[in-house]
Formats: sequence, structure tokens, C-alpha cells
Amino acid sequence: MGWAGVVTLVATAGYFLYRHPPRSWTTEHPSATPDPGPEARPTPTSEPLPARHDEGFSTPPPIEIEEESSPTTPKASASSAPLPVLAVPALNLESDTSDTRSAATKPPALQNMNGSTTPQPTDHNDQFSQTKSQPQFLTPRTLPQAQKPPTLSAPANTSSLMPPPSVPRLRATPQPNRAPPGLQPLRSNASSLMPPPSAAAGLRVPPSGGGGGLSNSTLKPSLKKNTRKVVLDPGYSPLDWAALAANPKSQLRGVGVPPGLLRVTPSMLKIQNGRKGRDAWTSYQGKVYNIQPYVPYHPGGKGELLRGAGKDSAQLFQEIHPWVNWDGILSECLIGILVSENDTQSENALDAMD
Ligand code: HEM
Repeated sequence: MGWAGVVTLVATAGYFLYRHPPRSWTTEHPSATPDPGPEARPTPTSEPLPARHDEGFSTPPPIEIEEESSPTTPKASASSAPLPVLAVPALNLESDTSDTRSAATKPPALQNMNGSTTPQPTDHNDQFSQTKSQPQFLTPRTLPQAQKPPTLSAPANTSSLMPPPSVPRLRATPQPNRAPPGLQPLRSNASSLMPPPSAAAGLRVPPSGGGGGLSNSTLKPSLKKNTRKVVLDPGYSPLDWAALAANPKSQLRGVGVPPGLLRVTPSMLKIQNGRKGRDAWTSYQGKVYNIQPYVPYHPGGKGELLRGAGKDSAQLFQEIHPWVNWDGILSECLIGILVSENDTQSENALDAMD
């Protein structure tokens, strides 16, 4: 009987303390989180809530506690009882709001958000929702000082732990600010828009100076201004010239010119200036060419090409388009070699042409 009585007394005392814990226990647990936390969790299942919120604003500890709280929840599965217990400490905490402001703000937020039910699983969501909903909920409340610290402390923690909640706040805050000031939104928009324009400008500038796809459109007009190319008549394209040069019957050296290379003196070259029905000859690097058949195919036009008729064209040619393959274009127009005036063989060649 003695043992049974002692056991019943202890059980009733424990149950009484469990149902109605003293205020000192409720306040001590959140304050002394690390050591008593895991031990005291099974007894007051509702106490981790304020501790979590406090810790959630503090920093890393909440994660550990939540992980540890998960094993406690199965114990709380006998938690049909603790649910009503949750409401009890919430009322106590509201009464304790006068004691601690931080604890006062957090439990009411849970009550309002969750309707005083199932706050534990939504602790994480509460942290997010608190950040979002605290302004709405706390503004009606009469504790601006208590409101501001959590909001200020929350973004710092959320920025370190949870970037998403910090983002909506930034969005929410600049929206009201965007309309009136206009300078901050311009900066924010500029920060978002400035990179593209700067990048676009950086991209546009090089091609204009360098020579990309855009540079063609920009440089073509400038080239058109500086270019002296002419519009060739149909059938006189470089390909047409290539086809003509490949044909052995073309007689590009001119009619009446003896086969084989001729010895051409400067006087002979001067006579062949393209006038009075005579073909236009020119010399280039010691060789004489008949440029008359190439006149309608010359991209620079007839007049430009005939500037070298009856004389050496090396200087003009090199000044205008040294990259052009002279021999590749006029190989079939080769008349002979340029020799001095005293060369007797050149006289014989002229006699042969007459
Ligand atoms: C001898 C005096 C010559 C003069 C004064 C002359 C002048 C010119 C000129 C002003 C152009 C236009 C350049 C431009 O603005 O794009 C041109 C283009 C051209 N000329 Fe001549 N030319 C001469 C001889 C020749 C000869 C002998 C050939 C053939 C072997 C030739 C082949 C060409 C070609 C292929 C082009 C086009 C170049 C290009 O598209 O880049 N020219 N020439």
C-alpha cells in the first residue's frame, strides 16, 4: 500500500506539473535552449514553438532542434492531449508578453496564422509567412518596437538562411517606394537594364569598328562612298571572264598577233594605247599584256583600266588593288616581254605584225 500510494502521489504530482507547469519553466526553456531543450521536449511539446521562433530569428540552432523535435513528435503522437496544451502555453505567453517582447510577438503570429492548431509542422512556413505576414499582422498590433526588431532581425537571418523570403520583402518594399521617389526604382531598373544596354553598346561598338555582320550594314555605305567599283553588264562577271579565258578559241592576245611571246619595246607599247582601233597593251613586272578583252570585265570600269594602256601599270595596280592576282586573270592575254628600244628582235616582231 505504501509503494502504491507513493507511486500515485508521484504520478499525480507529475501529471499536475505536466498540465500546469510553472511560469519559471516556460520562460526558462526558451531561454536555456541548448541543454534542457532536447530533454525537456518530451514533457512540454508546446514549448519548442516559442523556442523555435526565437531560435529561428537567432540563427542555426532551429535546424538542429527541428531535427531533434521530429523524434519527439512520435512521442507527442500521444499528442492528442498536447494540442489543447498548446493553447494553454499560448495564453500564458500572451500574458508573458509584458515580460518578453520577442516571445510575445511570435506566439500570436502562430495563433493567427495557424489558428492555434498544428503550429509545429508549419514552423518553417511560419518563418517564411511571418516575414511576409508580420507587417500585416503586426501593424494592427500595438507593439511597433517589437514588430520592427523581428522584421529587422528576420531579413538578416533569412538572408543567411533563406533567400526566398528576403526577396519578396525587397520586392514589397521597393514597390511602394518605386512610385513616390522614382530614384530608387530607376536605379533598380537601371541595374537590371543597364547591363544589357552596356553589353549591347559594347557589342555594337566593336563590330562597327571590327567588321561583323552588323559592320557590313554599317560599313557598306562607307565603302560605297569610297569604292570605285562599277556595275558590270550582264555576262561580264568574273566567272564569265574565267570561262572566256579557259576557251582556247577566244584569242585574248588579239587578232593578228603572232604566236609565241613577242619582244615588246617601250615605243611599241606606247602605240598600243587602245585608241584608233588598236588594242590596249600594258606592262607589268617586265611582261606585256593585252588588256583590251578584259575592259568590259574590269570591276573598276573601262576608264580605270585604260589608264594603264600603252605604258607600265605596276604603280597604279599596286596602289589600288595589290591583292588582285594579275597573272591569274590575264595569263591568256600575255603578249610577250618588255625589252629595250635597241633590241633588233623587237623590230622584227613589229614587222611581223604589220
Ligand atoms: C592598270 C590600271 C588599273 C586601274 C587604274 C584599276 C583600277 C581599279 C579600281 C579603281 C577598282 C575598284 C576598286 C574598288 O574601289 O573596289 C578596281 C578593281 C579591280 N580591278 Fe582594277 N585597275 C587596273 C588594272 C587592273 C587589272 C590589270 C586587273 C586584272 C588583272 C584588274 C582587276 C581588278 C579587280 C579584280 C578588281 C576588283 C577588286 C576587288 O573587288 O577587290 N585591275 N580596279
